[in-house]
Amino acid sequence: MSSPPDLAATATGPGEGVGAIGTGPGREAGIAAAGPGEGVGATAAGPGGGSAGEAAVDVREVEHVYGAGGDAVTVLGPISLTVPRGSFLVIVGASGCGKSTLLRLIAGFERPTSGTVRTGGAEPVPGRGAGIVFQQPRLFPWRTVGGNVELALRYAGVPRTERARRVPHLLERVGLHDVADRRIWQISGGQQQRVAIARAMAGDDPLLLLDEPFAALDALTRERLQEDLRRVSAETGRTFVFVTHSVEEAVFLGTRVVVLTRQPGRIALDLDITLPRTGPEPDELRALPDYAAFRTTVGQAVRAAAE
Ligand SMILES: Nc1ncnc2c1ncn2[C@@H]1O[C@H](COP(=O)(O)OP(=O)(O)OP(=O)(O)O)[C@@H](O)[C@H]1O
Repeated sequence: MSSPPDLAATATGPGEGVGAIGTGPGREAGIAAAGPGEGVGATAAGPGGGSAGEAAVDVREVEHVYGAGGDAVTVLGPISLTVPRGSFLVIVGASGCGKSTLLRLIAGFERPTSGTVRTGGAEPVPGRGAGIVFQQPRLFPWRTVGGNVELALRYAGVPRTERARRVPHLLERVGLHDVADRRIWQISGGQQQRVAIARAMAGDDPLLLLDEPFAALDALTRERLQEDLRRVSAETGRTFVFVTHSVEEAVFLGTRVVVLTRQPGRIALDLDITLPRTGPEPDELRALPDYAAFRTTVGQAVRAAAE
């Protein structure tokens, strides 16, 4: 049985960070976990992944300032956070608290004003070692669904014959095998986001960074993608860092939830979500008393942190 949420919670002061998918009967095909040697589900470190002993992500005493001189605003930190491999970390907080900034620092798109960020033991390099999914899927509209996934494999250095083998597998896993030949503009928003997830998982990147990937989707599609992503993450062993506004989404997906305070974003709550990763069906999971308790704990922290 999982620990009661009040025992699992670790509130931290400023700068004190602590340290699939098969589908069931009658459901639409979802995101599926990778089989061996299929390029998805790698646990070994890829480029930028570092040695096996290194944390997937290590954020040390990071502060980030936008602007200069009189216009300088500290939007984040000080913040410290160590993310072990295989974790599913969800970062939650009010709009503008610095969630996306933290994710961009981890992706290497920005350098921290002070402090250090390491992924797999090394300074992050954009486009290397981490797959990234944004709120709006960034796809090539003139290419087909399959063509988009194939291109991600090509960027990852996968040879042509191997790409041809892997694309159908990847599409099958995200439930898109029947629309492989359609152009991006011929599929729905939810399907486009599935393509983006397939692209992010196409390489062997040990780290996946997702910035509110389901925010623009309708409630039903969002729930379905959450369920699929949860199963994938439980089976791949990769590390996920996921940004959201949604308390429900955070508790459902995360093995750990970090709540950030209002600007500058600091850690208000760092909570291990000790719910089972496999076993219960999504509805059974949501009905667990601990699930409701975690949701209450995180919800209260988000509201308090936003004040
Ligand atoms: N490139 C930039 N230059 C200046 N200010 C920026 C820049 N990017 C973000 N900011 C500011 O930094 C703060 C944090 O932004 P960030 O996007 O990280 O927050 P967030 O928590 O992800 O917000 P939301 O939930 O609304 O997406 C905000 O006040 C934002 O206006």
